[in-house]
Amino acid sequence: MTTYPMPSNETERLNLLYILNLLDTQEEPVFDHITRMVAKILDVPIVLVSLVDADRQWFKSRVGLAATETPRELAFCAHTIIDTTPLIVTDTTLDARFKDNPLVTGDPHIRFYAGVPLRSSGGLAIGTLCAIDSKPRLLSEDETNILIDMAALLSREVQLRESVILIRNQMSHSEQAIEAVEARFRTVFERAGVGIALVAADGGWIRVNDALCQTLGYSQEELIKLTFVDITHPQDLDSDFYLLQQLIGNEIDRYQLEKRYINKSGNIVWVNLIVTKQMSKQGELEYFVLIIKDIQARKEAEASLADLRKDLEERVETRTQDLRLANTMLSSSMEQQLRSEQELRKREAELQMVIENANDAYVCINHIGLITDWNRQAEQTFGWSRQEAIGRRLEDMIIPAAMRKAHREGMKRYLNTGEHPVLNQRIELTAVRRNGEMLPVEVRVCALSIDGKTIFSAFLHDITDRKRAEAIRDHEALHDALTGLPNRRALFNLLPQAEARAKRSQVAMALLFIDLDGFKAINDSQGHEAGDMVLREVASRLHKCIRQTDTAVRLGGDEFTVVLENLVNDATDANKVAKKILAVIQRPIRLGTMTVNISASIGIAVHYPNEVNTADQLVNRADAAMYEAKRAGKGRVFLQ
Ligand SMILES: Nc1nc2c(ncn2[C@@H]2O[C@H](COP(=O)(O)OP(=O)(O)OP(=O)(O)O)[C@@H](O)[C@H]2O)c(=O)[nH]1
Repeated sequence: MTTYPMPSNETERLNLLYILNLLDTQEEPVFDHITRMVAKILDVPIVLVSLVDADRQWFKSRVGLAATETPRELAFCAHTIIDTTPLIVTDTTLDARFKDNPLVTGDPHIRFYAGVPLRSSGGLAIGTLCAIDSKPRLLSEDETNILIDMAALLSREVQLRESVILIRNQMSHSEQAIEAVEARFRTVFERAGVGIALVAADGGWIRVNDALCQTLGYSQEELIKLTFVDITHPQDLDSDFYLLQQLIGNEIDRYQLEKRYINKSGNIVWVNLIVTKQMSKQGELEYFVLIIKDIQARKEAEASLADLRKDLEERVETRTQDLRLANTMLSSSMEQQLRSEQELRKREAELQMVIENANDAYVCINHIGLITDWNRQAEQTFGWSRQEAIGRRLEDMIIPAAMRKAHREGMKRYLNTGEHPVLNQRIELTAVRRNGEMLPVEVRVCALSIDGKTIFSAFLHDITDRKRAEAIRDHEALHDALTGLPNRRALFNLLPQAEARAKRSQVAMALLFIDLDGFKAINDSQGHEAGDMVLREVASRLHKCIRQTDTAVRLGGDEFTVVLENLVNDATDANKVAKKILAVIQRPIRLGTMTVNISASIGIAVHYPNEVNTADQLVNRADAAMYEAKRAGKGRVFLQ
């Protein structure tokens, strides 16, 4: 099989061939005219315009050949389109490429071939103009040039068609682009969510979209018949016209305003209007482009918002007045509070001053017993400075060790039950100073609940002096100032107790009634002072000669009693003691440089365990016995 060379630009070449749309088309005079002329001028039987397709060569014009196409592998022209110069084969039988070609060996018995490529404006060889003869021949230079010129004419025809096709394609592209733009515009125009309208210079609607119709309630046909003036709210016309004039006068490129249209139902529709203008190439106004956005909902929302705001403002105003009133009241109450606080602070200061300068120690403790306040007097009373005391446990500071447990339990009980017997009372307790010295204190304790926490505040008064005075008073009340012996009152206190002891022990007791003999004479002769000394000496001797369980008492004047207890031998013992006392009294008494003698009359009243004697009865009985001793001559003992 004969092969043929493949052009390097085959794909491009074939594309162009197909675009030219020459294959399998009718005969055309422009091609046939050339082939006929070439046949005549070169005097060859066959002239062809061959178009080299992918697998064939097809003859657009042919002279002297019946076939319309041949396979490409048989085509001489398949070789011609490779070269830039014409292919001239003088004798095919001598050319190795073609001598076995069936078109050489068989019909039409090609012996001579001369072909020139037909080229596009871009230089692509789509086919050839070729002259063929069945006998070998030489082609002169003139003949070759004629063939080249004719091929050039055909090439120009091809290039012309190529240009036409190119232009047509471009036009087609432009039209498609325009259509696409138009389609896009239509889509935007028709499907836009906002109203779009083209308005003529005279105000009439040229074109309106559905969105605008929907906003205004008109159909397109109805709206087109109106002008924008017809549907604009009268109050908004002036501003619209004013801006429109500026736009027309090229003072502005576009304008925007919020205005009202009247819709088909006669209702107001608020819109946001943007107006631009479309100018012709000659600079004349063609039409206006309106973008109309329905803002009715927004306006209604704004209106209701404004109503809401107004309502809110009214409420705020009312509330403000209320608040102002409340504020005035608050201010006055704050002033009152301030005054109260100032008063309170003043009171606090006063209180602090009073506490600080109080004669009593002031001590405050919290719910866990730690000291929180400690005044100056507390410092003096207990010996701990305020700085040392604050924050320490009260029990470690002033409570004697023996009482600490009771103190803790008392606090605990109060915190659990709210009760404590010592609270809000004046009680006397023993406290301890820093130096360990005990002291009696009168305490007043209060419990307060502050912010849910209990505090205990206490005033403690050092009652050492008072206690001492009381002790003296008590002592004086029951003792004779001159002799220091218990007095009549003490005797009357003592006797029932002694009787009770006697009863309990079932051992008798006795009361000795002692009246000095001759005392008045000492008093009178030596003076009252000397009498006092005698009385003191007698008291001393009485005290010394009785047992600890016995009691010597001065009743008054020169009268004494002695209470004798535990008299195992009853009257015998009493008598014995009485005599002993008498003997002791009768001993000489030294008074400075001199000595005096004195005696006594003693009456005894024995009280037996099961007897019932009042103190008076017992004293009277002893007195009576003493009287008997006096009567019997003094200086003796009489047992009743
Ligand atoms: N010095 C002194 N004399 C007192 C005191 N109290 C009483 N007298 C006096 O004691 C005397 C008691 O009087 P009498 O009991 O009659 O004196 P008396 O000489 O002992 O007489 P008889 O009892 O009858 O023996 C009176 O003179 C009182 O004035 C006192 O406290 N001191």
